[in-house]
Amino acid sequence: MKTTTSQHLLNIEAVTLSPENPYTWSSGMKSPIYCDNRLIIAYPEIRKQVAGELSALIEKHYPEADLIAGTATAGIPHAAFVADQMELPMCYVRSSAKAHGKTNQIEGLTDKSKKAVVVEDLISTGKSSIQSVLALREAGIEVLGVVAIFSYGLKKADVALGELDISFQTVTNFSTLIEEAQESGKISEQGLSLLKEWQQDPEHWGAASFSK
Ligand SMILES: O=P(O)(O)OC[C@H]1O[C@H](OP(=O)(O)OP(=O)(O)O)[C@H](O)[C@@H]1O
Ligand SMILES: O=C(O)c1cc(=O)[nH]c(=O)[nH]1
Repeated sequence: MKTTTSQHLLNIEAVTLSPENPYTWSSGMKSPIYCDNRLIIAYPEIRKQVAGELSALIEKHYPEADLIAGTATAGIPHAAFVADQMELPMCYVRSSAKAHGKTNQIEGLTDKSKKAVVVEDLISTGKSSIQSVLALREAGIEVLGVVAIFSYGLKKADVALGELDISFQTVTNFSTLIEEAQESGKISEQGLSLLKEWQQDPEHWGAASFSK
């Protein structure tokens, strides 16, 4: 049976828990869990599988795509693997324009008539994906949607992306990860109950635990 992307993330310890010393996400949220998709690039077979799954999502949901746009920085290598597999042009989007050189925010863009799909490694609040989509739209590029390896399934992301009419698809997500962790025993019972508690109200989880 094929090892799923969530199983790979657990096996390579891309998913880690640190309830006592929570992670700070890029949004500033405090979280007991971190999913480090950057580790995938160290495993040629896994990165190929993940790129294949991202490519399949693009072919299924955004068949007209003719440009792959990676988000800086963690989305860039995965965008490159996808663009390579699909034999499509690629660009990448910085979180802000460069302060020197050509002062570009988007690198590698040669043709503004393209229809892009943004490749993101992970969606928490959706902020990074949104920034990339807006930068591309601002540059006159039509964006068909976003594909990401993993999403936490936070309501905040659904709302923020929905408000801007941004379609997105992910290879795997928090619920699948938890199911597979439960089956494989890769996360302890204690860890699983912590994550289920966290999932009830992720935005206030940190505040609640710090006020104890
Ligand atoms: O949905 P969001 O709330 O925006 O969070 C997800 C983003 O956060 C991480 O990037 P990070 O800012 O850590 O930078 P990096 O990609 O340069 O590692 C991750 O790679 C996503 O891009
Ligand atoms: O929101 C983030 O910054 C974030 C969360 C996570 O689990 N992994 C990651 O790379 N970034």
